[in-house]
Amino acid sequence: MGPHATHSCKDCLGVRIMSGYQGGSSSSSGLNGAGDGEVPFKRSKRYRPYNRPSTVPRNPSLNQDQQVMSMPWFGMDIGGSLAKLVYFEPKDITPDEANAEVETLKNIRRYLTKNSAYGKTGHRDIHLQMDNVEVRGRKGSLHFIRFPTSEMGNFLELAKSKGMATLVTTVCATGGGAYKFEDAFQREVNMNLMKFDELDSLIRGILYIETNDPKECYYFADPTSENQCHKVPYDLSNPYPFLLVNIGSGVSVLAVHGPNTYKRITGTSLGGGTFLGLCCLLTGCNTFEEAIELATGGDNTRVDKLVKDIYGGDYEKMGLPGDLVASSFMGVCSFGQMNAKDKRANVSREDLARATLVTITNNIGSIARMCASNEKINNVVFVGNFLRVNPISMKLLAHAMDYWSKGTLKALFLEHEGYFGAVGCLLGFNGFVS
Ligand SMILES: Nc1ncnc2c1ncn2[C@@H]1O[C@H](COP(=O)(O)OP(=O)(O)OP(=O)(O)O)[C@@H](O)[C@H]1O
Ligand SMILES: CC(C)(CO)[C@@H](O)C(=O)NCCC(=O)O
Repeated sequence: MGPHATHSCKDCLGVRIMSGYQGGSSSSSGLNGAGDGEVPFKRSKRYRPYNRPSTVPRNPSLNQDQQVMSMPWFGMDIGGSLAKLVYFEPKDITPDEANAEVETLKNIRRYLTKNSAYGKTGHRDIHLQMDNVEVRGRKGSLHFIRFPTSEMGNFLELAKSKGMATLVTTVCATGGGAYKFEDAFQREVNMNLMKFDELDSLIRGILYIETNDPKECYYFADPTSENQCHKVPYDLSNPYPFLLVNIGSGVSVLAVHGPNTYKRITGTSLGGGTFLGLCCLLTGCNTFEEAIELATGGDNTRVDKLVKDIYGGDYEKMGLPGDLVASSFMGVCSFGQMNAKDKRANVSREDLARATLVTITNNIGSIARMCASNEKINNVVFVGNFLRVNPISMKLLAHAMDYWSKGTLKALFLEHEGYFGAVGCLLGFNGFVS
């Protein structure tokens, strides 16, 4: 397979976008991608050892494998709402490599690692940066960058202006955008996308980050108590089986039994995209951050119909407390008070934002609980950018899992929330090509 060919080997589990700059270095330590501290994923049938990655640009004298497998290392997950870019910055560059590296590459590295904002809408999540990690035998730092997928045109412009088109030939990609934007990448920046499955990448990324950071996973103790609620680290080193609930634009629910063994049980179209869309419609807000801020100051019980609004108290026979939002778990009527004109007149934007957030979150919690119960799995790991800056939903999910399972189910959360697909993508390409 040439560097310009599209890779979509179904045996090669892992990548959502990883970039291989065409390397000009002849340095070849003969490092084998297998066993470099990576999660052991299934391999394709044909094995080709990959070179020690270089940080130097295109050299037409290199063979195809050398070109595809060299530095720099990006993992990119292009989702329905957000594009996530993970950049591995090697910190163990040898003097030879440093000498051979062209200015363009040095500039790109400097640009990515010295800034925290890119254009108007790109952000680097500095607090998530991981230092001194090993990726395919190299030591370095992982940087986490995101921008709205709707800004892809501007991202490609920026990449072009930084000289990417002269350096990169193959970028490994995951997420729906890897398909949708494939032609644009080729046309605008001369990049070919090496496409990998998004759910394979998600799991690979989770396992890698969890292994590298003992504080990655946590749960909420006393989730309903304003004063007592606190995060507690959770050891996920023996994770199986676990239910994985990925809350992106839409929601996927997976039962994971091993690094290569999982099934997508179900999904729901009522996810983070629904929350943001509805919230913008109902409140006139424009960003996710604004929507969460509004929800923080709101009260959903002024919008929803509670069990006590229907029963005048608890529905004792069925064990439903009066304060329960009837619609939230029983599917009765979210926004149940909003048919009344006088009630509508008295709700604030904040209340509407809160009600939207609670409705979407509880629906996801309810689906997760049913899936966990059907699959007989107790640990439920919630990920996805819907949980970004969103403690309301995390605490609600924590409480819902605990309450409705009578303490059997545990809701777990991960610090890198929405970046696992991009990380799995970066790790996925390990020198095995079809
Ligand atoms: N800055 C932001 N801009 C837009 N949405 C955000 C932002 N921060 C968090 N979100 C939330 O995260 C959701 C997207 O999450 P994520 O990036 O995990 O999914 P995605 O990959 O875009 O979607 P999918 O996997 O369904 O294609 C949005 O729908 C929104 O609810
Ligand atoms: C389509 C994907 C997988 C894209 O990431 C995601 O948005 C999703 O799982 N949506 C829910 C689709 C469903 O209703 O099952």
